[in-house]
Amino acid sequence: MPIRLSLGHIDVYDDRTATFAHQLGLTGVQFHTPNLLPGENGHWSLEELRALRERCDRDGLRIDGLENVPLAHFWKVQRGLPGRDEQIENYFRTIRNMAAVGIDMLGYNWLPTFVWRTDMDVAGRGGAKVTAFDLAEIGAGNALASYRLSPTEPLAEPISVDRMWANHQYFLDAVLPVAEEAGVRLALHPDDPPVDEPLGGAARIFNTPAALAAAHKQAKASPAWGLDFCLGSVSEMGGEDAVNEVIDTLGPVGAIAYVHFRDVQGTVPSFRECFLGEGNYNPARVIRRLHEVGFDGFMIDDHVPAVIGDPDTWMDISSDAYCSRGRAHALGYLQGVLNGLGLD
Ligand SMILES: O=C(O)[C@@H](O)[C@@H](O)[C@H](O)[C@H](O)CO
Repeated sequence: MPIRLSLGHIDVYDDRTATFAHQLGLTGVQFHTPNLLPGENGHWSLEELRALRERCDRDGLRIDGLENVPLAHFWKVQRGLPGRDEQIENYFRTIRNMAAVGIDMLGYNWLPTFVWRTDMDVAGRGGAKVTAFDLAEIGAGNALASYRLSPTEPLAEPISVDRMWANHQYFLDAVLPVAEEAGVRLALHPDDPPVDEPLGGAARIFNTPAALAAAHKQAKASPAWGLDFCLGSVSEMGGEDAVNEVIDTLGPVGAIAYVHFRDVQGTVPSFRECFLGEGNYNPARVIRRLHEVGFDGFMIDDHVPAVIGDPDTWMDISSDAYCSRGRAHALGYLQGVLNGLGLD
């Protein structure tokens, strides 16, 4: 199957979202801790997953994947706290229930204090609204602190680099056998931002291409593990060179599960999000390189700039804000590049 585009990072799915996908010529969707999966019992139930699958079937849309179980399902696992084994048992249930309804991709992140930005309202090209991060400004806290996936409780104690690695190994050793048996693939999202400094007390470990390769080693090359290849987060590490290093390292071994296609201008410690084509890497060169290493999965839009008339960037999770001009631009840009490369 050739590289395909999917409408991604969907928080709120409704008729508007489904219509937006069809009007953009997309046949697949990817969800991001979606409204239709509340997961009230510590895992995603068979009933709610089946209802989501049946809703998308009715809408004529394929579910390419889910990303990020609710934080309430996962925070003890990330932090290595007592009670993580119960959460891991619930994660088994989520995996098995996903498999039962034919959903085979589950993205996850290893960010106990989630994604950080220092400004959610920066003027990008032509005054478009974008977000930014500057390490020098973290003293004011996370500008994303009120975002629904950001933790409300501060860490009880700092989490060191060694403990973050050990917690990840513990998680993989427990869940990969279950994921392999179920035929579900877990996909790690790189740290965003990929800084060396702890943010909110938690060390950041998946912050270089070498660290992502080390995660693959921790997974013992399991077919049930892959990289949620966020090009934006890797671009934040080191621009196109970092992107190419990840492609050349994990692509040939089939460890790139899917792609978040966004970009930034600048690299840590200071960057801002931007439109595709004006960032650190050349999207056409990156897609060609992904194809050349055999990547044949799906790619999603991710965060996008808010252009004139768009309600907001990714802080507003309504379908009205999600189905934006900025998102249509990103997807149309990628459709054009895929067509030009003869990959559509
Ligand atoms: O690049 C990013 O930070 C995004 O894709 C996140 O919004 C998303 O929640 C990721 O899964 C990180 O958790």
